[in-house]
Amino acid sequence: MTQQIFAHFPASRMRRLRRHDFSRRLVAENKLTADDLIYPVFIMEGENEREAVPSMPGVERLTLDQLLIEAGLLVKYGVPVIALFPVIAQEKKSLLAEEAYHPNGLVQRAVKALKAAYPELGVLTDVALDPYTTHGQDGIIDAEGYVINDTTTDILVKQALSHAAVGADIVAPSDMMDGRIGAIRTALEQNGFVNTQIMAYSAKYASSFYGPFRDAVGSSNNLKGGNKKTYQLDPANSNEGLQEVALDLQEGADMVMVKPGMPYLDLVYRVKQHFGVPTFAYQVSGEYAMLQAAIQNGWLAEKPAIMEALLCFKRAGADGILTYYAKQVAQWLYEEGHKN
Ligand SMILES: NCC(=O)CCC(=O)O
Ligand SMILES: [Mg+2]
Repeated sequence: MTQQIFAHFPASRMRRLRRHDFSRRLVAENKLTADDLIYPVFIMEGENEREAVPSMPGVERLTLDQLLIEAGLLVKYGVPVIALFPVIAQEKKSLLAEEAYHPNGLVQRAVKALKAAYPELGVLTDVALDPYTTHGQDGIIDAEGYVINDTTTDILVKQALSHAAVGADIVAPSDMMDGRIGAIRTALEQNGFVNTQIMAYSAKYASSFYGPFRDAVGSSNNLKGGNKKTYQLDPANSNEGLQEVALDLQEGADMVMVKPGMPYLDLVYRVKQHFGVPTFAYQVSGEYAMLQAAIQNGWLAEKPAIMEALLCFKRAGADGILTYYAKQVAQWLYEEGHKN
């Protein structure tokens, strides 16, 4: 369609390529696909049960039989990786977190069951002690409650080995102890797990956006209002995040992560620009809760808001996103792909 001709016209009409769907698609710089997604799942003991997590509407804790049903859907929709987060019974928690490396613990059994049923689905395990300690901190504490770095690392090594032994594809240390990536990598190599991948929670911030996650795994009561500021990063800092990434890469991480996600996209961008390595971001429970609250109130449109939030991680430089929306988004993409 022609329009009226004016004497003055812009030298560049940026809107020209936005005019049609075909050209918008043609020039799109980033695209979100199921391949970009990692699905975090909360697992618990029991049989044939699902428990809603009130502060994360739409998220449930699953017994292992239900976990396998979810895993089947992830495979169908093309999600490459599932991440496991256990709910540990109070009586199994301890000061030394021994349950973390029980060869037949909840996580270890879940990994075995998943790898037996769906060998093609990547399984990521969280390496940290917070589900296993009576105080909800990620490590072993001294009399003052300070998390002791090297003592904690020794236990993290045992935990990571116990995950590798049952077939975990990716171990993901989320504890923020110094030197733990090197210690875990050395132990994996020395025990023959040369191809176990490490995704390091490298720039993990002491964030208030983890609240709903702590409700989900039941560690918030244990934590009793405590915080993790002596080991997780200060939200004020960005260069320090780069230094953490540099160390984890030197120590043997294959992939690095920034966490939380949306308020920290500057870090995602800087990490990707600076190191050019596989870079991930975690859209954490508080981000999920915010979006869900607005969606449930009718204040945000569900699908467009979720898709945009996740696409923007890609624009910032993330190769992939850990998100509680992974299954839903992959299902939407799958259905779009099968429409015609
Ligand atoms: N280590 C895993 C987490 O702490 C997840 C946090 C969240 O989703 O809030
Ligand atoms: Mg570090």
